[in-house]
Amino acid sequence: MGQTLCICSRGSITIDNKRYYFIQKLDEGGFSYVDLVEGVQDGRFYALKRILCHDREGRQEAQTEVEMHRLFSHPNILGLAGHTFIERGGKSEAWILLPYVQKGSLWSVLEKLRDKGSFMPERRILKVLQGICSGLKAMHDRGYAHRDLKPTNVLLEEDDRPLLMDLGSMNRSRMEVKGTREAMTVQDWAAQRCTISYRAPELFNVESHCVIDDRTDIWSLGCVLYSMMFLEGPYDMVFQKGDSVALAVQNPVTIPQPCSYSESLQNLLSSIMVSNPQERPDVNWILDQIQDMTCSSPNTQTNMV
Ligand SMILES: Nc1ncnc2c1ncn2[C@@H]1O[C@H](COP(=O)(O)OP(=O)(O)OP(=O)(O)O)[C@@H](O)[C@H]1O
Repeated sequence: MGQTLCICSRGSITIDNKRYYFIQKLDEGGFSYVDLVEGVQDGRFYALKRILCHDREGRQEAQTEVEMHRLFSHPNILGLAGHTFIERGGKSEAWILLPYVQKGSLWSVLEKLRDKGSFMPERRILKVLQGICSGLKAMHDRGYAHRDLKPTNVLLEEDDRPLLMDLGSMNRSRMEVKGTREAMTVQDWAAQRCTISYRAPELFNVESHCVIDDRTDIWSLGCVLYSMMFLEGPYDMVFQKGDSVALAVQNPVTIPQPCSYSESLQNLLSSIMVSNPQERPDVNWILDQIQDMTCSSPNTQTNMV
């Protein structure tokens, strides 16, 4: 993969000897530009993510993102279709070719619901949550954490199957911090790579002797669940008003009332969004809860929004 690339005058590119036509711009992330391209041979659509690497470290990070995609072959983790690095004027660009998911991100689905004055039914929330947890479980079981889980980093297939994407912040889940300097390094890294309003409390003020693990993803998962229930992230307003998210995450999450979702879903949210990572559940426990809520309780079925 990633051996050849040329940019031809008619708006086509070649990656791994396969040609793709540029169709249109799709989106812009914090670190990248994403374009829609079409495979000339297979007629399929792909999202081409272009990351400008400012230095050797940036190139290494993009390489890690590629490797993370390759590491997993899972129905809830976005696969990789190809990649290459191009060098231009002394700078390097990583081009990551991904299968295109037309429905877009979970966030765009939530925005549409909000614009229509609608909501996400509980059954649908549980289905999407279950898929997200399955993807996370695959990562956590192999000793990795996503570190930047949020509704814009979850794509939804037509049948609502979620796909975890943007694996650029992923790293080994267990980070042992020994001393103030290491704590500052982790904290600075988190400030750059983990979106503030979905960032786990322990990453705001990293203690000088501690272990950071995959429970940072569980916190973000709670924020994603909250977003599906209330169509905005729990700390979006705090951030927008310029208040301190670092302070806000120290308090128990407030569930807006009246709330039309079941007690069990509200309880699940409260048990996930626990400030102390030692008291936060792991992904297996959450999967069990979802399983119980979807299958075993006929009441939950009938009372569901
Ligand atoms: N495969 C895809 N199919 C459809 N849309 C996509 C795809 N990949 C990316 N996008 C769109 O592009 C946006 C940005 O992608 P991505 O999150 O990977 O970039 P990023 O620079 O890492 O962003 P950020 O750091 O801000 O989260 C996504 O939120 C999504 O809307």
